[in-house]
Amino acid sequence: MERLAIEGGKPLIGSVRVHGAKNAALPILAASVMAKGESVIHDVPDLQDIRVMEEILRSLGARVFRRGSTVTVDPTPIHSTEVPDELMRQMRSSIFLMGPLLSRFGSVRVSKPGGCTIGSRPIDLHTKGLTAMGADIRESHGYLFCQANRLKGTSIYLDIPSVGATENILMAASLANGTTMIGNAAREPEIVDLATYLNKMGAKITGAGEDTIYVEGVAELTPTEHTIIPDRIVTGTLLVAAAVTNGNILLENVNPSHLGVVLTKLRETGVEIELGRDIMTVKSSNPLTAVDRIQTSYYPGFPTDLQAPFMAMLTVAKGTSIVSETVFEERFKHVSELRRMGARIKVDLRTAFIEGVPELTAASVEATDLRAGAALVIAGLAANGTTCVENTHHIDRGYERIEDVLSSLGARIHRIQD
Ligand SMILES: CC(=O)N[C@H]1[C@@H](OP(=O)(O)OP(=O)(O)OC[C@H]2O[C@@H](n3ccc(=O)[nH]c3=O)[C@H](O)[C@@H]2O)O[C@H](CO)[C@@H](O)[C@@H]1O
Ligand SMILES: C=C(OP(=O)(O)O)C(=O)O
Repeated sequence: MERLAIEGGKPLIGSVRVHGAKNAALPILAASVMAKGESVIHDVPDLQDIRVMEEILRSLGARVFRRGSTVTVDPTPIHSTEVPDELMRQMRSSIFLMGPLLSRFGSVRVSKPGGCTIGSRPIDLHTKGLTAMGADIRESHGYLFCQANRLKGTSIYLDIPSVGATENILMAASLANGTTMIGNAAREPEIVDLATYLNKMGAKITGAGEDTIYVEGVAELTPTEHTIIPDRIVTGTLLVAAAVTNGNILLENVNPSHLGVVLTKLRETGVEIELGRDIMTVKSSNPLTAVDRIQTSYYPGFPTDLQAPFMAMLTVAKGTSIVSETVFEERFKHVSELRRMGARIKVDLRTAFIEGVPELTAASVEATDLRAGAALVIAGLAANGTTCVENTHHIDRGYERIEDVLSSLGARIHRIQD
């Protein structure tokens, strides 16, 4: 087991480059199986989830190499379309293999994906979409067996604009016979990045980033080269970390247009933010002010993945902030841990009322999921004393060497291995 020890109270100062987006790299790596030959993908973060995806691809027979942040995938030798159960269980994104393998090879066996325990997270929209395209999907002994001669384009309306379902259908539809229309599609920047990658491979996708996407199926895709977009959630986490420590940092490799509402809410706390084309600075020199209301939603709404980090910051903002979580049913697990550090938070169903305190006090706390872990690191940076965040493996799923990044900005943080 590993934990992070954080001595709070040091302002973050300096500059740092934000790594590529986990949530774009994962579906893109899965999509690479759809074209024979070498695909070269740049700025792939070295994260636990990415290592699991690489392992899945190797287990199927693909050749996968990493040099620095560039990953090369050659799926030509793939000999299996059965994703090993122990790898399926390690992360939610293992489900991204379903659409690509089914459309390219005509069959796939997956099991229920694992991942952060932040809600029930069914996959009914993924399976409904593929079934509508002609897939035969049967469940037996915990496995989903999917088969299709060639998927057929059709009109699919998603009850919820699910990111993962949109991506799975997008990938599957790229090699289907005919045109697929995805209505009420997710509009996240990671969807656009996946569509850009697929189009570079020869897919015919229009409308990605809007709520209706059209995919004209093609017979074959060809390998390509692509650079992953910057991670907007890591960007937001670092902005909040700088704000809560009265810091002054410059972030490189960012896309300000992906962070609209996040920047608006951050400015409401009183911090100064300046934006360039692919850089931004954040400076905070006064006590933070509470925000009226944050309500998580689908993009371009406030991202649920930044709800916990923002809440950590608001625990020391003057006044009472209100934060509602509408996307996942169980995404307040950080609240009890923040309370151990002196935070005053009341929860009523899916809304939290955060009454700012002048100071947090260090404690031993447990990361229950990825972003809850990030929130506790942020609280630790602000707290008086040395905070220990247990279960670091959750944080490593989404933040590349978080202790090195924060140390380079002046934080006193180190990893302890038992
Ligand atoms: C790898 C990746 O990109 N992960 C992101 C993705 O997760 P993920 O793709 O799993 O999230 P979804 O957008 O699918 O989930 C949104 C909501 O839809 C529900 N749902 C989803 C699918 C389905 O078949 N049935 C169903 O009911 C979920 O339980 C949830 O309540 O989007 C989430 C919402 O922005 C982010 O928090 C995750 O970081
Ligand atoms: C919930 C997240 O990821 P995943 O969907 O991979 O569990 C996340 O990135 O915050």
